[in-house]
Amino acid sequence: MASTASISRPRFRCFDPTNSYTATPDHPRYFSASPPTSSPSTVNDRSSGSMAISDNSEPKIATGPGGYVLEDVPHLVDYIPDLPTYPNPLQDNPSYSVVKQYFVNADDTVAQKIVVHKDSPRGTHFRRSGPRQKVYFESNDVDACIVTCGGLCPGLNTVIREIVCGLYHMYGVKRILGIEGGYRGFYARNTIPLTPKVVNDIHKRGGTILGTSRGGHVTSKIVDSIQDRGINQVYVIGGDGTQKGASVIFEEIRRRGLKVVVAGIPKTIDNDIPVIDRSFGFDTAVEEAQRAINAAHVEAESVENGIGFVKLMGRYSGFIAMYATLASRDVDCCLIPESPFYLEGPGGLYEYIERRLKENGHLVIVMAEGAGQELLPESMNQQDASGNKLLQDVGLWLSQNIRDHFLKQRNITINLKYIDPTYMIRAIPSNASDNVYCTLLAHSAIHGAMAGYTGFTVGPVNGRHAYIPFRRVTEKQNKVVITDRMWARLLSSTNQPSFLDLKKVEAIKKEEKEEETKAQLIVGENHTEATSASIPKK
Ligand SMILES: Nc1ncnc2c1ncn2[C@@H]1O[C@H](COP(=O)(O)OP(=O)(O)O)[C@@H](O)[C@H]1O
Ligand SMILES: O=P(O)(O)OC[C@H]1O[C@](O)(COP(=O)(O)O)[C@@H](O)[C@@H]1O
Ligand SMILES: [Mg+2]
Repeated sequence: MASTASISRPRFRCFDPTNSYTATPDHPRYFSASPPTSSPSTVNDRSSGSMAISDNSEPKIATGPGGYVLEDVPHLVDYIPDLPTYPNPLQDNPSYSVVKQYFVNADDTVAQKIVVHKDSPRGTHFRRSGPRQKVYFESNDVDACIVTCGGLCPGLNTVIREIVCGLYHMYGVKRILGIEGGYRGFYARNTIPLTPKVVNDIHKRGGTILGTSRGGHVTSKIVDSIQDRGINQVYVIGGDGTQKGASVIFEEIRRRGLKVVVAGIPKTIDNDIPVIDRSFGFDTAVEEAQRAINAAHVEAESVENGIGFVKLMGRYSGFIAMYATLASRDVDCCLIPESPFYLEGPGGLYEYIERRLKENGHLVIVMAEGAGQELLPESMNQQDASGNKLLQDVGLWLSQNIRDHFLKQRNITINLKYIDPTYMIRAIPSNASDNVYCTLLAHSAIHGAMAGYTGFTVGPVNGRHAYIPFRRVTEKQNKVVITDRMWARLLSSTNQPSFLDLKKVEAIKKEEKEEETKAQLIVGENHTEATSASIPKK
């Protein structure tokens, strides 16, 4: 591994477009830049007077000394040069002006990996989120809109509330529209004017006051609607599918050269969005799942050979099941999509159930909805309107198979209670911790949008909020790593078999290693070597 000293010093500059004022009193709401040329994506260099035009979806990656990599997010000035800027109104806001250093330091970036070795490269970083000294929108010139897409998740209303109140109270933005019913609402539904009064109490309700949907993403119609309505800030709240949709909208906006920012707020109860620490609503879901697990445990221990079986959400990722299991301590077996299992024979699920019933008289099983899909006799091969694979109810199937196995093959009468609380968990309001988290997400998105950043998702990375390019949150899913310590903790807490032989574990580890190397190579290929020794400014 190369030490810092042995690395030849890369020259480094990543233009900070939010660093100096160029305010002009009157400017058109829309700047129509000429359609992007085919010049390669470059780093802005204001000192030399040249203005970069970034033409395409090339990642904005810059490198610095010691293996430092910044995966930056797009900015309006990447494709609309010479935009005027304004002092951030927050500097006169009584609530915020007393803060010692309210505006984030121009050099701040957030490290993706915080466990490092003394010789390891500094690795990937993202721009730290937060208010900038100058902004690219005048308050009375902002027309914002908010849309919620995909499945429900606790906290959606809180994020909506906090965007509206944040824009209103921090930046004096008064025109905010709610888009009804997800992406298709841009062209097929009415809009709802949102004010702090309208949203005042909504965080106490589950769901989304705007409504949501799957499918219905017609990019050109959405961007036409944005243009026709004079919207210049688009706040998109949704999961991986939604962020992919937001990315396409951003690209079309950039292609048309519009002064419109697109900010994503990641939503998914499954916690399957990569890079960020966790998604909002996840904490609430884990907490609510405790009630179902508790009920399953009470039912199971009250009868002879009682089995409490709880199905939880988690289409591709078993985070809710894993954390709910770890938190509860009443669970004997947790089944997730990432960890294949089998039913019959030595080391199989049936054998384990029988052993636990003999030892303890009862047991509790928690299963993520995406687990064991491969065991089902035939797959549905159907998709929802967004293209997500529709799952069969594996919980129902497995509980029936467990009953049949013990009755018919083992001649043991079991008493199994199947509990499916999935939609009940998803539909509740967010808990206190998620509420605070939602506020931070909303504020980060607002600060980024006002500062002219676009094409980004917000979220905490190792505890510090950052602006993350869409690409990074849509390229893969966050999954439970079954060779990590957390899954080992779970196995040790439930005492369940791992269902894996050593060969399989080695194969999984190899796959993970290859993926990591591939990711490093991609960063290597795309990086822009910059041109001075300064750290990027905000
Ligand atoms: N690859 C994609 N490109 C454009 N839009 C997409 C894409 N994938 C999903 N969408 C849109 O995003 C919205 C939400 O996606 P969905 O997968 O249902 O939920 P989530 O965002 O929670 O993952 C839908 O309107 C869907 O049409
Ligand atoms: O809302 P639907 O269409 O019934 O879909 C249910 C799915 O939505 C989820 O709750 C969340 O998925 P998204 O985050 O992709 O919306 C999954 O856990 C679940 O499989
Ligand atoms: Mg999704």
